Amino acid sequence: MPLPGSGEYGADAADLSNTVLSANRVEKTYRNGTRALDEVRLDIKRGEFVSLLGPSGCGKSTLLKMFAGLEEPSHGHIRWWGKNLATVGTPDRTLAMVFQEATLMPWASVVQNVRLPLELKHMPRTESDVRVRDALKLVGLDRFEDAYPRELSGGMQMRASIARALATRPNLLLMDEPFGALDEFTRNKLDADLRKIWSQQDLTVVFVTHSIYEAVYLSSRVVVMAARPGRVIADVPIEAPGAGGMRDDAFRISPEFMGYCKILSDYLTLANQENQEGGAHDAAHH
Ligand SMILES: Nc1ncnc2c1ncn2[C@@H]1O[C@H](COP(=O)(O)OP(=O)(O)OP(=O)(O)O)[C@@H](O)[C@H]1O
Repeated sequence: MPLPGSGEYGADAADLSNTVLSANRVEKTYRNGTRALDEVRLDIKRGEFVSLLGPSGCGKSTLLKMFAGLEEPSHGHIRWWGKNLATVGTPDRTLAMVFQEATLMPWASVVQNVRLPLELKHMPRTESDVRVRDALKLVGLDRFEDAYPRELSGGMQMRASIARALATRPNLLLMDEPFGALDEFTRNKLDADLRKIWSQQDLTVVFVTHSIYEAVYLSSRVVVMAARPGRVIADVPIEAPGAGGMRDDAFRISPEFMGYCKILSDYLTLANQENQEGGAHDAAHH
């Protein structure tokens, strides 16, 4: 019997108006010949929280960079709100990216760091002040406006990095393993806060992670990828708890949570097996 989520996924022509991101048969081969992605089809709808989960090297970051417009597909195409990225730069359709490193300017205070993208857009100071204050409040850093990055813990630096992204009021937030370097307790706390922020805003999130637990806790859907070449092998909606249900600490130890972890763990085992077989296959060719 197929695992849940192993059926059809990809373009759903009837629902394009609601599609924030769509990857249609996207391939990526880097200049050194590495085939990072093969025929990826993926649609992401408005308001979804989608995690990309998969073994190292399966192309999660490559796909996210293409979603951010930082890399071009070698074949196929990506659409943002049904269009090319160059034509969607309207104020109500914006995207922001958060990386694994907080990438804060060390010589600037928290408030100056968070204000930077707005200054680059030449936003009037009265408006940027409101946005910066709102963003810092959302991430719980409103009492640390004047602190410098070196005075903040790793978790707080990441909060500042998220605030910098949120200050642009993005519709689409792309996050590349933002909490991977944090201890588990801090990571769980940031996951909970991120989920709350997402649930309160009109925000679509694509989140790269290695962690099954993090993916299940955060997501409305988890896309599992395999390597050599990178591709989507499963697309699993996380429907528990039911509509409006809270994902609190109790959810983390619930039978539903464990059930989803088991499904994703089985897919990852499959992805890793294919990875090893692919490796053996590659080796046989050398
Ligand atoms: N700029 C590049 N030039 C050549 N090869 C690259 C480049 N960036 C990534 N790759 C290769 O493409 C493949 C996919 O890499 P990518 O970083 O997207 O995977 P990932 O799933 O995000 O991995 P990880 O979980 O380890 O971050 C890997 O084999 C990687 O070595």
